[in-house]
Amino acid sequence: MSTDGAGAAARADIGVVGLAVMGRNLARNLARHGHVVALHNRTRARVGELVERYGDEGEFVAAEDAASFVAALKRPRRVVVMVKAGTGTDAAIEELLPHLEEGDIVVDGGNAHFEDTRRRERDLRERGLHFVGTGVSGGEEGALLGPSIMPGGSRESYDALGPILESIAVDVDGTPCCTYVGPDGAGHFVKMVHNGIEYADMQLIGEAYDLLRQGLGMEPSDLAKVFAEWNEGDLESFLIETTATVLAKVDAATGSPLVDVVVDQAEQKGTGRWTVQTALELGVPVTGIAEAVFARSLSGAADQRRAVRDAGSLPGPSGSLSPQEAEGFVDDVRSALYASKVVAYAQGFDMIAAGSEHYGWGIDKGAMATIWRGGCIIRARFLDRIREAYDRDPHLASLLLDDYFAGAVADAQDAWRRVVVAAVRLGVPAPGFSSALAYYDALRRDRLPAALLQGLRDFFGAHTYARVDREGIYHVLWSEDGSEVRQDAEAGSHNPH
Ligand SMILES: NC(=O)C1=CN([C@@H]2O[C@H](COP(=O)(O)OP(=O)(O)OC[C@H]3O[C@@H](n4cnc5c(N)ncnc54)[C@H](OP(=O)(O)O)[C@@H]3O)[C@@H](O)[C@H]2O)C=CC1
Ligand SMILES: O=C(CO)[C@H](O)[C@H](O)COP(=O)(O)O
Repeated sequence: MSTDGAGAAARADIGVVGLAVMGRNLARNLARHGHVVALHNRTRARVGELVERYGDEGEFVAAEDAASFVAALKRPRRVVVMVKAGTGTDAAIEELLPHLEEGDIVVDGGNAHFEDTRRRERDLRERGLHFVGTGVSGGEEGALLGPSIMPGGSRESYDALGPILESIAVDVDGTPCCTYVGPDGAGHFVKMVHNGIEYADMQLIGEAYDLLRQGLGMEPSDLAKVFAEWNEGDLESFLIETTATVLAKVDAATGSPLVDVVVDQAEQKGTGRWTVQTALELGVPVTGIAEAVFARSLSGAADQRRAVRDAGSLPGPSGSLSPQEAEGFVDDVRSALYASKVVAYAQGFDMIAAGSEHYGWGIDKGAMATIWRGGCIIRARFLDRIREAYDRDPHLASLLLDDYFAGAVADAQDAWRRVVVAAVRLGVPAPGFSSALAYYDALRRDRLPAALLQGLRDFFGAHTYARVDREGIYHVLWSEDGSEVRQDAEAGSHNPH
């Protein structure tokens, strides 16, 4: 059912601005859950189309313009903006502002950069409005049937908004995949890291596929069966299930596997890159996400790749798997995928911890694992394990230290090493598998070659170093007599060495 917004009483529970795939389906999801939904879109035809096609799914108020849209909403007004992130979001908010009043709540469900969200939250707070930067994951289908929702902003706004959002989020074991994340940019930060993990996960899946295809000569239809089988075990997840579906797909026009007719250049809208840029600022090694972003960039460097292929001057190895290696290779690759995935998630959760600490957000990592169990692209059986790990110890220094994950990686490590060696011998690029293993090995080492780097830095730039055996900051007089001098505030109380 629908009514025209012009002159209508303020009876809508919530409004949605932006009715492309995501906004339209969120609006329908809200209406299907009994909320009266006001509708607005820059191009008005989208409002009419929605009401015409889906008007019988619930109660919609089709607004003529921003003024009648806002007037149709109950106080405090709750408006979900679901438009093209960036300038689209700013334009949509600007249009609404003259009509909103103190206490009203603007929700941005787009993939905004969390620094933009911090700015918008500050600006709207100064006007007496609440701004809720909200991660929404699950794509078109999730928006309709139940996404994972990651709202930031003030606690007060969550009290007014949370019940509605929780009603449309997917439910896993009686718990909605929606919870308050933290102030200002916290929700969009967590969504950004979610997308970064999504990149890492997909890269690892791509490497597993490539290794099995190149190493064993398996066809996509056989590989689809392998992924479907893996989806019955610890790797069970939306992305593994989807991999089986995509690999099984045959192109109607050519009769070839679809994966063989798709151009091998991965695109990216920006959230993975933002994750890596932010990780660099925070000093968190998210190597799996970084490798995934760079692997997409390399795939997209079409001219360069063509030039190298045409030149034919970069030789590869001639090795192949021995019959003995080939025999256990599928299982080895599964183990390597699982261990590398543990590392990628551990790094992602480290990044959430670092962002939370830096911005003072107080994000509950176990709660994030809980709301990622359903609805979102990285939903997986595995996330139950992560939630359990943080239940056991909310301050876990690394997921890799949890007994379950430590055991899982220890069980996988021999296979993991065999797969990385095989990738090198076969000449199959596996930056995700090998960087995850390098991270694991670096993390467990007593001493790292960073000590040598410090020595080099001190030599060429007098950058100083700390010692393992006593307090203080030191420098060697390399170009003088080679003696060591203490350089910190306490230097006066000690003799130079
Ligand atoms: N697609 C997906 O799977 C996912 C998308 N998201 C995020 O959700 C948001 C919506 O995504 P999606 O539905 O794909 O749509 P798009 O990102 O393609 O955005 C289209 C919508 O934005 C509106 N819009 C664009 N520019 C402006 C402007 N200057 N002023 C007002 N409105 C504007 C369009 O209005 P008009 O009709 O007039 O052109 C239309 O409603 C994005 O921020 C996206 O990043 C989040 C999770 C998953
Ligand atoms: O937000 C999402 C899911 O939660 C989208 O899947 C994501 O935007 C896809 O990103 P990209 O186009 O960069 O692969």
